[in-house]
Amino acid sequence: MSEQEKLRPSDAATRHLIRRLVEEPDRWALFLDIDGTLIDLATTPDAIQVPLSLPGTLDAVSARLRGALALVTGRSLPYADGLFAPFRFPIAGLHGAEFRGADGETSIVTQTPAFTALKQRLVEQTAWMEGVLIEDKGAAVAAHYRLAPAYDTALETMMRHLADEAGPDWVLQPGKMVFEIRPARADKGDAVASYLEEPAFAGRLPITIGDDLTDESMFALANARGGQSIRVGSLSTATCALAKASSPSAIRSALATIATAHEQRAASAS
Ligand SMILES: O=P(O)(O)OC[C@H]1O[C@H](O[C@H]2O[C@H](CO)[C@@H](O)[C@H](O)[C@H]2O)[C@H](O)[C@@H](O)[C@@H]1O
Ligand SMILES: [Mg+2]
Repeated sequence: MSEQEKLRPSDAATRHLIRRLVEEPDRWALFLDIDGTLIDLATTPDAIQVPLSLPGTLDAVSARLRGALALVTGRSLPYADGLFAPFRFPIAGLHGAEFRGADGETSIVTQTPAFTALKQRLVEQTAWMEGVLIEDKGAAVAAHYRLAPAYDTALETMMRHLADEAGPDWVLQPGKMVFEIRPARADKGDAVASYLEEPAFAGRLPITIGDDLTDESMFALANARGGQSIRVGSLSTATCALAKASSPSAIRSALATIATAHEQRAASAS
């Protein structure tokens, strides 16, 4: 089945979004989460599959919005870049703590020796938890239990203690089958607010699309600025997002439609 066919009746908000973006490309700025929004979830962090056409589609949508598109992710910035090579989109990584603007200027968080030691302790303390996977992201660390759901509570307690120990510069970030310790200096809402001050994004209304707890801060920001927010996934999940979408494939389908509309308009104008 092609991506174009995957919009369901519950994707009415997404259809509406396509129309708005096609008809008013100078009015909106688009902020996209990666895992669970652009890309289907997988059993482990490195098992994700980026559909071949996705990087080019994002580039075409970005061109349509005159560069007002950014990726806002829990992944590290270099990892996220690798997923969409050869393109280099504006990206906020580590849930908003790392930031590369539209002009390419980048701010990265350096890990302290104490945080490096804490990550090593986490690896040691979880060694007995078969199936628990530790993802080292530099100035953040994720403990995944998708392959070991029985360790949910034990892992949360351990991560809570370690986050307290890390001090006020780090916070615990729960997510889908994961507990993370991330830099406290900015969340995804702060990252979207920073983008909206950049020339490529300024004066536009934000549309934020995500699938998880970490995305709630950017939904709230978009709502407060008169924009739009869409949470991908189950219709019953509590969220402050104004609308829901059924799946990452529905989002990819919407983006492909916007990209194609752009190409069709460009062809008919020439
Ligand atoms: O903000 P995002 O771009 O959605 O990133 C959030 C986290 O995504 C990744 O973990 C999640 O996806 C994995 C791959 O599908 C899945 O195995 C895991 O259970 C999910 O929690 C990533 O590994 C994290 O670093 C991101 O923070
Ligand atoms: Mg996500």
